[in-house]
Amino acid sequence: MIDSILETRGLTKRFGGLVASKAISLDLRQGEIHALIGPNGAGKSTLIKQIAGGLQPDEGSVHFDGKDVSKLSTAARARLGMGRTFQISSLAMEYTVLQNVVLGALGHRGNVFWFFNNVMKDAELLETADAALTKVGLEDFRNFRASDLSHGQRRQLEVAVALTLDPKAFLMDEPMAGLGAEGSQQLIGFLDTLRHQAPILLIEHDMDAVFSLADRVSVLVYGEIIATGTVDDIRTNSDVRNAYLGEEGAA
Ligand SMILES: Nc1ncnc2c1ncn2[C@@H]1O[C@H](COP(=O)(O)OP(=O)(O)OP(=O)(O)O)[C@@H](O)[C@H]1O
Repeated sequence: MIDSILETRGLTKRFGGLVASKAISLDLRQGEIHALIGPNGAGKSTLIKQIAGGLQPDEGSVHFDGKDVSKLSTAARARLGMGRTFQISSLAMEYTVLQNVVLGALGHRGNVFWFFNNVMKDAELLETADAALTKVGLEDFRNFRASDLSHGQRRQLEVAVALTLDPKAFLMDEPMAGLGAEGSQQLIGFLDTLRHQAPILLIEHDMDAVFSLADRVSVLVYGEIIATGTVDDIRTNSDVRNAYLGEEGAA
């Protein structure tokens, strides 16, 4: 039996007459990066919102770690281990790297009535935060302000914040966006190792990143998955090339 941490079954979402998700069934398996690609407006964000809990499907269900989570809130899904990253605005830019992670860990405890100064003396919280920073390779930057980090390092910091929730899987929405060539290469290397900590469902337009990272790729076109397979399967699939990749994927 295939060991899937996340599974969608027949997810369908309509906006008036537009069917943004058409009976989408996909899964995320332990240890893998499963990339979701498709042209603008194909329905990638709509799908990830339904998985994360921000949008209710009209039909279908979402299963996570063996449970039907379809009716749970975003916060409840996060507590079960669904780690969503790269909402960059969630970082407090004027705070240090360490403070950002402590705030994330505090959210995990569900206690929002702490005074910040006290929090920064809490040994258990600091230990959790330091462990997360070490895992993402930012331990030497703990006293830097978030605003002083490069774009790529901010993404690593987002992952560190997510790690304080002990995620069993990551949902990532365009992590490469806005990174230069060097930043992209660094983040590719980072995600490559992160998959062993928790598998990643990756929405990404950067085909170099997708083709170098993904164990499997699903292609979404007009709300429908037209193919799922390995990078080689997808590159050579004539339907995919006609609908999306064109000559770009043939390189
Ligand atoms: N709240 C909404 N109300 C009405 N239509 C919507 C809503 N959200 C998305 N859509 C429509 O659903 C379709 C899918 O949009 P979605 O943002 O999921 O695509 P996407 O693949 O993420 O696109 P992009 O790559 O540009 O981010 C689009 O036609 C979009 O206009």
